[in-house]
Amino acid sequence: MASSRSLARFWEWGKNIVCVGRNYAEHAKEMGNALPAEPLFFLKPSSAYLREGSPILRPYYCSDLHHEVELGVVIGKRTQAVSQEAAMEHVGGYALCLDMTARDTQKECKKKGLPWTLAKAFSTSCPVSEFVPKEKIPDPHKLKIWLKVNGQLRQEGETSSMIFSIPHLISYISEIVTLEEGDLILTGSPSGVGSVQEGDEIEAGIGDILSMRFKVAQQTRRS
Ligand SMILES: CC(=O)CC(=O)C(=O)O
Ligand SMILES: [Mg+2]
Repeated sequence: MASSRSLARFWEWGKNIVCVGRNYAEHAKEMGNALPAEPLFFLKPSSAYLREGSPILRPYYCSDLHHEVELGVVIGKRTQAVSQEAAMEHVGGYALCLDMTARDTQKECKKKGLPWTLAKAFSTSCPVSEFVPKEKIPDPHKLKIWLKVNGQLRQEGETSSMIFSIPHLISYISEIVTLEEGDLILTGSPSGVGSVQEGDEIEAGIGDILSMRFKVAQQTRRS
């Protein structure tokens, strides 16, 4: 049944955030990771969403907070074990996303064989742009995504460089996790990820289609 809610405010729906990792060869290389044979993915809670006007909070336990700019795919209808051929029919639109990462924590998690929840799923770890309906982006594999910190370009990637295409990701993920209308898939970060400090300003965009800005602040602990 069609929903009466508008996909244009998908971040208010409380649905799944599925993040793909190591989907750009240059980024896998800069992190010292082998190229994946199959898509790698993990989840963020919907409370990780952040909209412009509120700051990204560096978690109290993190001393190396990294930016990762990623193209987001917003699912338009329930998707279970869809073929690659039919996958794009399930896309409702796109958004620009940041997969904010507590890199030092992630390194510790990797060393100890622990899940990445502390590194990837903290509150404010998923800043998102406005929703872009799919009709406005005829080919999502022909986009430039970019990110600046305090006006300096840090990341610039072409979505054509993804290892696994968007239909491949949707098909693969939907055979494991049923995707629902309003779910968001972050398609992985290009190279150039790096640290941000309290007071920094991140600006990121999809070509000249859209841009967004976020300030970085420090999480304060309850006393
Ligand atoms: C190394 C990572 O943190 C994986 C990831 O999120 C990516 O975008 O790649
Ligand atoms: Mg990422």
